[in-house]
Amino acid sequence: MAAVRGLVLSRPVTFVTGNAKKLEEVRAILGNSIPFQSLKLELPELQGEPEDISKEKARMAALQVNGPVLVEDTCLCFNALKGLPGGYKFDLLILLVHFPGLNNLLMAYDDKSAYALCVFSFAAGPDSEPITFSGKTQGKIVSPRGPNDFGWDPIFEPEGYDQTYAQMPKEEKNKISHRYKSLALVKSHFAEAGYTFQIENS
Ligand SMILES: O=c1[nH]c(=O)c2ncn([C@@H]3O[C@H](COP(=O)(O)OP(=O)(O)OP(=O)(O)O)[C@@H](O)[C@H]3O)c2[nH]1
Ligand SMILES: [Mg+2]
Repeated sequence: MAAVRGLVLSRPVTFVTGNAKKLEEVRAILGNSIPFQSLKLELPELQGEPEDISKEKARMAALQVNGPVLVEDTCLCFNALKGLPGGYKFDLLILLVHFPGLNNLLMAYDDKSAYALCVFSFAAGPDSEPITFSGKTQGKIVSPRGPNDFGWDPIFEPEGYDQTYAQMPKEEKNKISHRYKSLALVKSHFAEAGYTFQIENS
């Protein structure tokens, strides 16, 4: 969808998420590049293709906020399982992190490769079609290493690194992550579209 150059957004952008760890990373990655406020909303946990989930989240969020929103949907996709669990967020991921023995499930496959996928969606308002931005980081599934405070970070080792996401310093993860790559596209889009914001003092 072509962006309207210089479009004035009726309200500041709201990043809608119920996940505090995501918010922390988004703040660190965006810095002051896109002014936004955050809102914790528990949106329904949809299943399906990541882009469709992300767009639908944006539609629901824009309706509730009644203004411009950013949302994201993130998943881990195993190549040996043809991209599953992906947007089909089985509890399998949680089990893998908390019960390391279950990693043997993947032992049946030689291919331990996987990718982390983050799909941001921006909707300018409740009547606008959301635009999606996908960022992907390749890696492999390993036995859990590192702190256990963010989802599947302990079992994902990005390509070219010998640490899992969980073991890496945050600044390092935020330079190579699926989230970083997706947000780089969001930033380019905002820069090209020339959106201007009405910034609230809070
Ligand atoms: O190890 C991780 N590293 C990450 O970088 C990452 N980003 C998200 N997740 C986890 O993936 C699941 C689905 O995520 P999700 O996109 O539906 O998010 P969510 O429901 O937690 O929040 P939101 O939908 O309100 O934004 C949730 O269990 C998230 O904790 C991550 N795990
Ligand atoms: Mg969710």
